Amino acid sequence: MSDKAQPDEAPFDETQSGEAPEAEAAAPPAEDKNARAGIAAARASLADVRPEPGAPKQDAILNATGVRRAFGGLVAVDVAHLEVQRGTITALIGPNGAGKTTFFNLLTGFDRPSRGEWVFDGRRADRMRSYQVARAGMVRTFQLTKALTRMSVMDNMLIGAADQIGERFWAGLIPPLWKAQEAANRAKAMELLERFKLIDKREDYAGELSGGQRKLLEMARALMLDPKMVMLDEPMAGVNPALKQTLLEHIKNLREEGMTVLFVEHDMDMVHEIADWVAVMAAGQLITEGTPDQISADRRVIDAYLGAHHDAAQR
Ligand SMILES: Nc1ncnc2c1ncn2[C@@H]1O[C@H](COP(=O)(O)OP(=O)(O)OP(=O)(O)O)[C@@H](O)[C@H]1O
Repeated sequence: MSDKAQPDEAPFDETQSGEAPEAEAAAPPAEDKNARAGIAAARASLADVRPEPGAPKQDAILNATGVRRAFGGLVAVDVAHLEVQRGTITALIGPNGAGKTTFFNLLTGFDRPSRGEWVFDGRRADRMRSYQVARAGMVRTFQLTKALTRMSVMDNMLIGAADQIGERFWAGLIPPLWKAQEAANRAKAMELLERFKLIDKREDYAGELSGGQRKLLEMARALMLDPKMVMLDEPMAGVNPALKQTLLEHIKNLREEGMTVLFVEHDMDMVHEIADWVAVMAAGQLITEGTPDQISADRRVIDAYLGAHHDAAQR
């Protein structure tokens, strides 16, 4: 996913970070019985869904209709309908410029649609601001900005909680409330840093982390908000192969804990490994949906990636 449609985020220059080795991030526990049950439940919930764009789901946590975003004459997003099944890992794929970033920004309140409406977990969300979306339970990861790399790992976690939710006015005025909240946030941050094997790095500058450790921190920050749905921004970009497996396990764990995951990714191996369902965008539209196997065999997807002109009327 590109940074261009994330107005608050400056792209981070990897060359100035002083990359740290990836070795310290140990893999989370191997897949256990619970994990297998989680996968089985997710796949079963999608078993009867037809592989076609806009296919209805039995329990959609996100239900979007007629979402359109034009920049001048360019229609970046024109998604007729999309439902995301609760408790699954869904990949959003498509060639460069397909509109994935823009669609993500719209859903999470970081951009405004030209038109369209969507319901998240039973609530209309298309008019919400980004912090309201986060408070409702849909939380996205962000690449660490330059400013964040100059803060400690712990401070990143603490402002991860404050940032997206928006500081509560009254809590700010009443010190005991604020202090209790801060203590709770700190305890939660410690727990998450432990889980993501970043606890020993908590006082280090985030800029000293390796590319993969930064991705772990981005995910840990998002979990500060106890999300129901996690939106991941190219979770594997810039991550070395040794840490990829660790990240994959962490993402699977989100599903085992009952969260829904929607992620944008170019790495098809990763999509095959963890996605229960795949939605494909091309030229702003949702051109198809299906299981990873169905998608890999779909001519429209192959054509879109090969750069063939996609004519929606031919579907
Ligand atoms: N703020 C903007 N102003 C003008 N055009 C934009 C803006 N943001 C995105 N676009 C255009 O909208 C289209 C969709 O871009 P978007 O970044 O959403 O695609 P993408 O699928 O995420 O691509 P990539 O995989 O390369 O990140 C592109 O043609 C892009 O140039």
